[in-house]
Amino acid sequence: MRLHRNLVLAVIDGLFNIFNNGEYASKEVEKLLKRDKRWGARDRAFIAETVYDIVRWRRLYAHIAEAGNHFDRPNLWKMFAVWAVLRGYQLPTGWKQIQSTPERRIKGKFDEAKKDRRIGQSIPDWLDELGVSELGEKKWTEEITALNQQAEVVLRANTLKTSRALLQKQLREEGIESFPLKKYTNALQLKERANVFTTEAFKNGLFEVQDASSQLVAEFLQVQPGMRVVDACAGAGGKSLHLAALMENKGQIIAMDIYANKLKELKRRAKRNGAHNIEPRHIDSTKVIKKLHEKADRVLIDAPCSGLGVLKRNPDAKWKLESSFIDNIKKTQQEILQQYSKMVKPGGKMVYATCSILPSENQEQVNEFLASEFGKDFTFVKDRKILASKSGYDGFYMALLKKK
Ligand SMILES: C[S@@+](CC[C@H](N)C(=O)[O-])C[C@H]1O[C@@H](n2cnc3c(N)ncnc32)[C@H](O)[C@@H]1O
Repeated sequence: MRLHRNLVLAVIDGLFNIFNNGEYASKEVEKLLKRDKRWGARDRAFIAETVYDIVRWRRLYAHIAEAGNHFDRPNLWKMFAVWAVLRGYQLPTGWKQIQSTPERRIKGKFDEAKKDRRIGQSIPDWLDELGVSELGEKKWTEEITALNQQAEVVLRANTLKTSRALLQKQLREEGIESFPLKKYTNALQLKERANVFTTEAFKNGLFEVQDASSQLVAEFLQVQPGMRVVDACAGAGGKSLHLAALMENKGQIIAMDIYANKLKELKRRAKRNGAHNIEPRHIDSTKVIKKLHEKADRVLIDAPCSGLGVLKRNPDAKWKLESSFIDNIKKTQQEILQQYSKMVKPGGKMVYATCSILPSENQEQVNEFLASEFGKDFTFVKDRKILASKSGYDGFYMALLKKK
């Protein structure tokens, strides 16, 4: 395998911005891929996967490269060289930035580093302590190991326009092989990573990219066509679109968020999906919620969270998250539960969900809510704690509550 200099330069630039300028890996990769129109699919895949890999294993590679916590260009080149050696690439002899790479010592240092979970699994000390205190040593080790694997690409067939079997056939005609996931009604997993966004099937709204665990949330809410459903933290609408499909476009989905720009994106996606019953509503004051008190058959709270269940796809969160952010987001989660639950009609149902694996963001929030003044009107029906290590997909939590 040969390394191409201009691709590696792009990787180094991307890493520099992610580690030093607070850029998100996803945004940075998107930007890098626009740099040279002549790059083909393989070049693009190299850039995207290498950037994500080095972000994911930052602490481990920095340790082996003796780069400390300092991500200037010389150190990023050293970390890149570690990545390349561990991946079995032949290091080019003429590249001065990596000329002094101690190739033979890298493998030994790698084996040694694997013995310390914080370095071997590449996580900050505080996050490791948190994981152990919340899940226990064994579960946390299994979980962080799973969360450090690259995410599979999973699609949700949009049943407003197609079926899973038809979608699989159409994708095959476009050169993309996939297979259905048995335990997930509408999920197709790609056999090999591919850019599905350029397919006709995508442009025609036949599917959305959505992790398998995430596809369980809308189903958990037990919606029926004709209901009034509030998706209270709708963001760009991943779950709203699924709800629209489950409701066969009948009834009303009020999709809310405190960020108007996310709802704009939701509108665009709804159009592509042929979802006509979604009404975006910007939460710009508490009145928006008050107006809907006791008006909804179903309320979905897909709460803002630490995102620790989705590290597979957002590995940079390991370096951007702070424990104070997690403390604050937990307060927001409880406030949202307290306030937004008031929108549920007597006899109606509510789902509280997160893409976190921490009990303190999940079942403990639900228990606190149920014990509170507003929560005593609700009964606990069931919950699901999805671990990445058990499911093979994202870590998620969902609880179904019923209003008396
Ligand atoms: C986990 S994300 C939602 C993802 C989305 N439901 C989907 O399936 O694509 C949580 C969302 O909650 C929003 N949010 C944060 N604080 C909120 C609040 N107080 N009220 C409503 N939404 C809020 C965030 O902007 C974010 O879009």
